[in-house]
Amino acid sequence: MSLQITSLTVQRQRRRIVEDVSLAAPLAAGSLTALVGPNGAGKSTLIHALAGLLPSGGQLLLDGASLPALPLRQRSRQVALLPQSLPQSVGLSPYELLLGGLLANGVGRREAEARIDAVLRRLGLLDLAMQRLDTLSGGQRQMVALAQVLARQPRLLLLDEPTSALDLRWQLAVLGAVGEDVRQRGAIGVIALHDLNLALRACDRVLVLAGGRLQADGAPDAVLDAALLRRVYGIAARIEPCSQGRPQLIVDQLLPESHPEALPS
Ligand SMILES: Nc1ncnc2c1ncn2[C@@H]1O[C@H](COP(=O)(O)OP(=O)(O)OP(=O)(O)O)[C@@H](O)[C@H]1O
Repeated sequence: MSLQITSLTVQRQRRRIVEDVSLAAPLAAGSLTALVGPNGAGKSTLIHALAGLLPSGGQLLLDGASLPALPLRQRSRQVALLPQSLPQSVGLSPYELLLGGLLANGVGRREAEARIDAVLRRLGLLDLAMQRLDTLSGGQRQMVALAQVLARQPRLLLLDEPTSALDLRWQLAVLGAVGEDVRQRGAIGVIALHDLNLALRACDRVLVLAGGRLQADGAPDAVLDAALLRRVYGIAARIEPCSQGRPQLIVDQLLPESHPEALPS
């Protein structure tokens, strides 16, 4: 399975937000790709276009078939998006929410129950399964939303800043669980992230977006070098191995004179 992106352009209110994004190599089955870049770079817009929620120009091929041309029902079976917004705080339990979603998508009850048990276990959410959503914290609701998306077992998993409400432990747990999920199922994961250390630690590939354009693409520890961090984020920073040998981003200072390429307009 693969996702090829060629000359992708996305407009919003007649403004080009994503410009001519092409990948030299398709996103591969069983891989997790981080989409990083400054605020306003176009990450959410790109992710929504991949999900088919925004019209786009260019070509998006999932296993050689045009993704936007897939009938809605087929696309919603294959592609799942976790948006930035937290799920509504309703009077259902996570278990009921997940079960209702899977049954509505045509998954049989036994299969649905098995998937829910597996995903709640994988995310460490079994203790919360029967609590009402409107009694959960923001971070706990974000985890439930992720569980809902994972339980659908999509071939293309799109996550827009899924760790924004999570503490350090859960950020690591979520990235670990998502990586394990896509690798085991041979799915493709794309995850918009601000934390470059999470990208370094948990992702196979990183796409750097700034000003709506692709600035770099490759292995995280190769791509995120001092020159790119200076140019794209306007910071003096470097990647160095930590005492355990893992690459780690160290920020030395903000560079007042230079300005990152993309700012929210
Ligand atoms: N609904 C919208 N209508 C018009 N323009 C929009 C809309 N949503 C976002 N934009 C514009 O598109 C640009 C990119 O926004 P987008 O949310 O894709 O960036 P991002 O990289 O995800 O940013 P952040 O890291 O801040 O979430 C911004 O200039 C923003 O103002």
